[in-house]
Amino acid sequence: MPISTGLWLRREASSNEQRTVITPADAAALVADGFRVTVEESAHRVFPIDEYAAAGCRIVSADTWPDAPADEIVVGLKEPVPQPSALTHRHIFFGHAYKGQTGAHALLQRFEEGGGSLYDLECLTDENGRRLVAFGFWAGYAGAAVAVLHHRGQLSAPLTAMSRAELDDLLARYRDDACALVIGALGRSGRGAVEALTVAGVRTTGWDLAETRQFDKSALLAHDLLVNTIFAAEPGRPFLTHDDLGRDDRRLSVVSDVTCDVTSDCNRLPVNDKVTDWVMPARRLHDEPRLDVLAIDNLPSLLPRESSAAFSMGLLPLLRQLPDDGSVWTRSLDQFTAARKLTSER
Ligand SMILES: NC(=O)c1ccc[n+]([C@@H]2O[C@H](COP(=O)([O-])OP(=O)(O)OC[C@H]3O[C@@H](n4cnc5c(N)ncnc54)[C@H](O)[C@@H]3O)[C@@H](O)[C@H]2O)c1
Repeated sequence: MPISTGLWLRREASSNEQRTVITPADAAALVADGFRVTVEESAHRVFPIDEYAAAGCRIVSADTWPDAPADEIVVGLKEPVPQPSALTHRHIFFGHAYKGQTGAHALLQRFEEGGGSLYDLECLTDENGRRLVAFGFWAGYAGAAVAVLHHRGQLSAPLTAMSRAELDDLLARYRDDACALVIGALGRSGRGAVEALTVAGVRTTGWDLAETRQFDKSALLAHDLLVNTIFAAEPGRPFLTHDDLGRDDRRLSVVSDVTCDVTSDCNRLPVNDKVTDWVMPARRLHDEPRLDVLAIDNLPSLLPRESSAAFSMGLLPLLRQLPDDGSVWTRSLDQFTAARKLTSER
């Protein structure tokens, strides 16, 4: 039994972030397994602190993780608050620091300064490199839902976080004869998108690699809604081009780009190069015929309870393998070590 492993679930730095990566139910399972689980108070986490206390977790004040015992593993969703700058512990969170992203160097410097290490959640993969835990399903669900609501003129901005029941209620309130195309339909986000469209009563076609290999642009343009949920590792043929915007045979009027590769070479929707947000979820790309795009890059936050529960459920069996057993956590740590080496050589 891993009695010596301590997990310290910290408060998220952003007050807009209600999600967490360990739910009270999964914390209880870890406690039952013999883990020490410490949880920081948080004014905005979707799960009340009392539920963690009832699960057998030790409750501490927000942002006290810098004082945690040196062998605690500090767990969060995104980068910790900026102070203290030096990160001394082993941390688990999404660092977004290995592909030259904005802020990547600064984050790696924090580890360099403190001698700590990062088990990046994005790098928890099986031996074939397949990601083991991700927020995709609820990203697709929310991305398709906002597209439907926008198409029906029922989307209120600014968007607010809600429960699935509340969102489903909005989706079920109104029916029309719209049809939708989901590209990437076999993936996590794609499956979520198809499910939301089903709840909304929207006729849906699903395309994945087989269908886009024999790409039929006219078929794509004959749908009212397009939900892009592909994972693109390399550039490829665009699904929509600027020439398509002015076509008067285009039925397509709303695009929800869940993939959101808007500034990357891999962007298959080069008609759009900007994300949208909760304040202005949709952006007009063309007037006659109308085409609006939604490209929200934090979709799972719209459904914080469901997305946290799904993520935590996926993470639980991996946390149970801690302390590092030489597989999934080691693979993640190897990527950190390689990235840090590059930083220190610069
Ligand atoms: N906007 C957000 O808030 C948000 C949140 C989570 C994930 N995402 C993004 O959503 C994307 C999908 O994530 P996922 O977890 O669903 O990935 P995934 O790997 O589970 O699924 C991707 C699917 O796309 C398909 N695909 C890849 N290239 C294709 C092509 N050219 N044509 C047709 N299908 C293709 C794959 O076969 C697969 O079925 C990622 O880019 C991810 O970063 C966005």
